[in-house]
Amino acid sequence: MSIEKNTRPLESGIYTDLDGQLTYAGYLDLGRLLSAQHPLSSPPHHDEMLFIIQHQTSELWLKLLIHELTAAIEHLRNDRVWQFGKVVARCKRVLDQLTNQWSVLETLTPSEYMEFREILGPSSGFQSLQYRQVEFLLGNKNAGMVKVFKHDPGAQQTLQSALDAPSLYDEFLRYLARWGHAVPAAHLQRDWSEPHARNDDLLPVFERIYEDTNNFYREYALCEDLVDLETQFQLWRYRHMRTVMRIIGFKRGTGGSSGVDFLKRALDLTFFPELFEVRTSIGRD
Ligand code: HEM
Ligand SMILES: N[C@@H](CC(=O)c1ccccc1NC=O)C(=O)O
Repeated sequence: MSIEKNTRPLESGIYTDLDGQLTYAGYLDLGRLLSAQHPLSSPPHHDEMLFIIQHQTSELWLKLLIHELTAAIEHLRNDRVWQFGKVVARCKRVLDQLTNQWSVLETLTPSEYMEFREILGPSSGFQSLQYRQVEFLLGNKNAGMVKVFKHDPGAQQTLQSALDAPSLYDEFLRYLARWGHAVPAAHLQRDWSEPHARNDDLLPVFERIYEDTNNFYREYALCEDLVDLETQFQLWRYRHMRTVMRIIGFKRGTGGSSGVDFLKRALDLTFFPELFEVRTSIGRD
């Protein structure tokens, strides 16, 4: 019997004549996907493949994240709270993947990286269009980033549209206003290309929700979803900064920045400031 030979026989129903049919490789366009790794080091450096694939897989997850965050914003705009929760749950898991993936790149030592770093020229993750779109969707708007894409008008247009559109938090504040919460008018119609400006007047809105969670359970759950998203996103930033620190120390970045110091400063940014501040103020007399 095959079990004794430690093999699994094919079943007779399994398709083996796939000429002209939709196949795995065809559906997934694997011919293109798996021939898109082009190491530049010469002679080829063993670890450049890791470097390329780490970035390419990150870009694929970022693509899904943009897809899901865009849907999340659209659900919120249309008061589809349950659907919003489903999509955001997926975003959190995608961010988990992106964050945990740093452990693969952390196996690259400084000595190995230095052997091929020079081939990267001025290229840098700083120029990732999809990463910048995610930052803008979450609300970290920065008009200055658009000029980084001057060399690519299509990319520049995509980023400009993301800059000009309301972010997740903007749509959330509009949602709260529609459902009777006292969101100041300045947050309901404004120049969306600016980042959200922290506002004391929003604190009572969130205090009311967090102090009466039975009544406002929908709003409360949405708030906690946003807190999860920001926390998870910060973990990605932190792991990136620590990975960079262990691989290039305090060297300048290939993109022209100061390196680790520049990445550390991103950790002080916040998408949803009032959602963290409300935690300080609730429960006080
Ligand atoms: C050896 C590995 C890596 C090193 C040494 C490194 C280093 C750096 C440095 C120094 C910067 C600052 C900009 C600059 O001057 O270049 C940066 C930015 C960035 N990197 Fe990396 N990086 C690495 C891997 C990755 C990976 C795998 C990704 C995944 C896509 C990534 C995405 C980014 C992004 C999105 C930024 C912009 C961050 C921001 O604007 O706050 N990096 N990286
Ligand atoms: N900024 C990195 C280079 C780097 O990591 C990189 C280069 C090209 C494409 C993506 C990259 N990833 C993140 O910045 C460095 O300074 O070594």
